[in-house]
Parts: sequence; C-alpha cells; structure tokens
Amino acid sequence: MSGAALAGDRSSDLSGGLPGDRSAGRPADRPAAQPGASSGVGGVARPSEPSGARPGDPSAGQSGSRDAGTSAGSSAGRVSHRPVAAPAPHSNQRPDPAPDHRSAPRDPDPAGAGSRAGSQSAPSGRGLSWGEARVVAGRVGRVGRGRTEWVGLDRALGYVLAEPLVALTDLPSFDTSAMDGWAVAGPGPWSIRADDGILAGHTARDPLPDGDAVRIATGARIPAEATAVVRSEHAHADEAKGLLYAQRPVSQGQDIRPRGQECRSGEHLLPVATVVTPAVLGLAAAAGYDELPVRPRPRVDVLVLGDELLTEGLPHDGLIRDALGPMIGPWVRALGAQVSAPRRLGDDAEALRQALTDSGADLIITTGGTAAGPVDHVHRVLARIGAELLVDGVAVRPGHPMLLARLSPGGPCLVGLPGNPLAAVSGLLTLAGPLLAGLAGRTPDEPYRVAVRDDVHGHPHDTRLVPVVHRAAGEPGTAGGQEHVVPLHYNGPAMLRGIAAADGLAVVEPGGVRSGTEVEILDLPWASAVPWTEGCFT
Ligand SMILES: Nc1nc2c(c(=O)[nH]1)N[C@H]1C(S)=C(S)[C@@H](COP(=O)(O)OP(=O)(O)OC[C@H]3O[C@@H](n4cnc5c(N)ncnc54)[C@H](O)[C@@H]3O)O[C@H]1N2
Ligand code: MOO
Repeated sequence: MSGAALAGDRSSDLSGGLPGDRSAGRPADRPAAQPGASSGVGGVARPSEPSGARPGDPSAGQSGSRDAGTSAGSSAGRVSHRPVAAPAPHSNQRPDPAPDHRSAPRDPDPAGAGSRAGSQSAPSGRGLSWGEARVVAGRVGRVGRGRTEWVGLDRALGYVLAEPLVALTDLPSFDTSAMDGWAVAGPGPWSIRADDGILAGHTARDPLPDGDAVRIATGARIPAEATAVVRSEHAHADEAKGLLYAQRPVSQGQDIRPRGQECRSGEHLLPVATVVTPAVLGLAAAAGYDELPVRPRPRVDVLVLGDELLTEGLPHDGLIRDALGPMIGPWVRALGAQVSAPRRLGDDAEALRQALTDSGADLIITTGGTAAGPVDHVHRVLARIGAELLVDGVAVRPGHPMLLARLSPGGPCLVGLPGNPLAAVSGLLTLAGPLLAGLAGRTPDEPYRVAVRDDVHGHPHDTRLVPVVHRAAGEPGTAGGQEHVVPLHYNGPAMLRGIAAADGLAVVEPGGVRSGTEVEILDLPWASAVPWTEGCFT
C-alpha cells in the first residue's frame, strides 16, 4: 500500500478529537484555539502564530502563546554522549550484490508512495542489509505516527514533544532581584526606607523615589524606578543616620534580572521531538505549562511462541525457561512504549492468528517461530491473514530470520523476533527500536564509532552484532588511556550472558575489525536512557 494511504489511515485511527478541537484535556486556564487555526499533525489544530509573542516586547502577555506553530522544530535530533558517526544508513557492504532476493523487498522505503513489498515466502538467504532494515523500520514507524495528546507534567517524563515548547510567559516574568540586599534608586548614599522590605512573592509596590534604598530578597520584584541592587555584603547601613552606603562601585542595573532575560513569551525554547527529561519538565513549568503536548506512547503487545517454554523453576525434560517474556516488555518500555504483559501462546497457529486479529496495539512483537521448522507458524499465519511483509529476513547475525509486517492496510505492525535469545535482541535493535522511535516521534539512536580492544572476526557476508562493554578514557586497563570497547564472549545466538554484561553492540562488517581500529557501536537503551537533544532555539 502507498505511504499516503498509510498516513491517512493511521491518523484517522488515532486522532482523538475533531480537527480544531483542543478542548479535550485542556486545563481551564489554557487559551482556546484561535480563529483561523489550521489543522496540525494528527488532526490537532494549531493556530498559525502565537499572539503576544514579539521578541523584545516586554508587554507580551500569556494569551495565545501556548498555541504556537511548529515549523522550527525540524532540526531536532539526538546527540549521543559519545562521538556520533555519520547518520547515513548503514551498509553492510556485501561483496555479493545480487544474492537470491526472491522474496526480500529491495526498496528500502516500503512506506513511501507506491512501494509495496507484497506477501513473501520465508527469507531466501540474506534479506535486507542491516542498515536498510533499520531505515525501513524507522520509516514505517513514522508513517504510523499518532496524534498529539496533552499530559500533565507529573506524567510527561520520557514522552516526546509533539510540538515545540513555546514560552507562555516572559522569563523572568518581572524584573527580579538576583541577590539579597538593597534595591536602590540613583546614586548613593541612599535613604533607607523604613519598612519590612520586599520578599519574593510580594506584589508590585510603589516606585522607589530617587535617592532611596529598600531591603530586597533574591527573587523579589524590583520596584519601579530602582536602578540597581546592592548585595547585603557590599553595603553598610548606618542605622543612626538612616543612610545606606555602597562599599563598591554600583553600576546601572547590577544584580537585576530584567524581565524576559531568558526568553520572551512566544519564543521557541525546545524543538518538536525533544524527549521530556527532568530538566524539560522544570523548564516547561517555569515557562507556564501545566500539561505538555506529546506523542502518545506506542502500544505494544508481546506474544511468546513455543511449547517448550516454562515460566518458572528449573529446566527439565527438554523444557527450558522462557527468557524472552521477562525481557522484551521492559526492553521496549525503555524504548518509550507502553507494553501489555507477555502472552504465551505455545506453538498454536490458531491462537496466534486469533491474538493478531484481536490485538489493539500499534505494534505486536512475537518471539520464536520465524524459521522454517514444523511448528514455526509466523510466516504461515501472516500469509493467512493477508499481512504485508515489509522486511523478510535481514543480513545480520544473529537474528537473520527477523521480520517486519503490516497486518492490514493502516493496521498494526508486527515485528517477528527469532526465538534464539540473542537473535531476538538483534531484532529488537534492528527493527523494533527504529520502528518505535518513528511511532513515538523520536530520532532513532544512530551508531557512533569507538576503538575496539580486540580483533573481532566478521561473518562471510552479513553484519555481525557483538555485545561490547565500554571502558572510559583513563579507566584502569584502558589501552593507552583511550576510551574503547571490549568485545564480550558468550555472544552465540542462544546466549544472553554476553549481552547481559554489555552496554552496547558492535556493528561488525563482513571484513571484521582489527584491534585498535574503530567500529560502529549501537547503545543499549539503558546505556543512553536520557537521550539528549540538540537544536535548542535559545
Ligand atoms: N533450517 C534452518 N533452521 C534454522 C535456521 C535456518 O536458516 N534454517 N535459522 C536458525 C536461526 S539463525 C535462528 S535465530 C532460529 C530462529 O528460529 P525461530 O524464530 O523459528 O525460533 P524457534 O525455532 O521457536 O526457537 C529457536 C530457539 O530459541 C529457543 N527459544 C524460543 N523462544 C524462546 C524463549 N522465549 N526463551 C528462550 N529460548 C527460546 C528455542 O527453544 C530454540 O532453541 O532458527 C534456526 N534454525
Ligand atoms: O539468527 Mo540466528 O540467531 O543466527 O541464530
């Protein structure tokens, strides 16, 4: 199906209110949408420009500024805390450019207009390159992106801004004393006003006459006509004479934070797609927000397949513990999704079909059953329900049988993770991560490059993902004191021992990588739990 059709279906699916109606969830103090509002992302109305938003206009009030436009947010992006590699799609540089791709889509943009992968057989060999697969998954997610919702600051942590954060007030909103001391008017010495002085939170008071001084606290309003604040430690008050002397030269405006110093009402403070961190919450509160416009968290169902799986106790009689049920939910939660409890369906094709049909999620993740064994039902069930395979196998080890499908036009996506546990992790990072980033409006993590301590051999023609752990520059044992990564053992497809000790995965090309040279690294979600953003407008 075409990308345009997907976009239309998705927004109509997910839009909560009528275009132009932002009343749902709007606090009483929020200004109503203005006349002439245009429909914004996901059918949420957005007036064209904030009112009272002229930078440099201290009279600009609060009205209307919450409803500012969004255009300036396009430069949003995450900056890794480590050196970032070029964001170009990764290529695995296979020596053989024409493997048998009978069923794998060659167009890395199936979400784009007119492209279609069609329903295909199981992976015929290598599938898409690892880089192409991530690009496809990200695009599919962005096409399915949902509406805007407003959530209270107490719940907004970790969401992604659906609109730029626009100041609803000047900051500071009045001329403020930066120090405890004296507000003075004109040159000293000054006559001390016989009152209790001005504390933070006090309302405006009469102008300060020239030649007068009044006690003032940090954060208190500067009285009109005051020209400076003299810190208490730099002032001498002669109580007998009722005069205040400055012990240092006093400059015009010293220790006064002028209204609008940090921002003017209507200024863009943060771009769209910024992840809401604790600091963003603080800034939003200071700037007048009670709620934030965010992308809803993508809803994810997890279906665990396999008759051999136990949910407790020790393995016995050929049965093994389900290692993926406990892992997938928290993992995708760390990627910003809301996840239902895993459902264990055994190797029952009909139960799988029913679960797929019944799901109300944006994304269904299955584990196991992707290969061609007698009870590997995923491809068969997808074919039966007419799902569209968008990625059918990826040239990556472990995890090459992973797949991505759309269950119905405009419907939910399915990421099929291979059953081998490290192969499932590979599928999470290759397909689920970029897809969820797209759905949530986040910029997906990009690999960056770090030197590797040891040689890592490559696969003959596929990309390898190898668990690594970082050693910071200067840490004991670091070669030459430089930051590097150490490849971990126990990295076989069925093993979790390596990944459980890792903080990243090395992306190893077919040629392998030599000790001391750089390799691309993809962080594990908890290694970069607070993705920083760039593109601050201030
Ligand atoms: N003839 C071929 N066989 C296989 C191929 C192939 O290309 N041709 N690929 C292999 C690779 S690579 C992988 S990876 C697996 C993928 O298999 P499935 O996705 O069908 O997964 P299962 O067969 O259901 O399970 C594989 C393996 O993983 C264990 N498993 C499954 N689920 C869990 C779980 N929740 N917790 C722990 N362990 C789990 C399962 O018991 C199997 O040992 O196919 C290869 N075969
Ligand atoms: O994809 Mo499989 O994990 O190579 O074992």
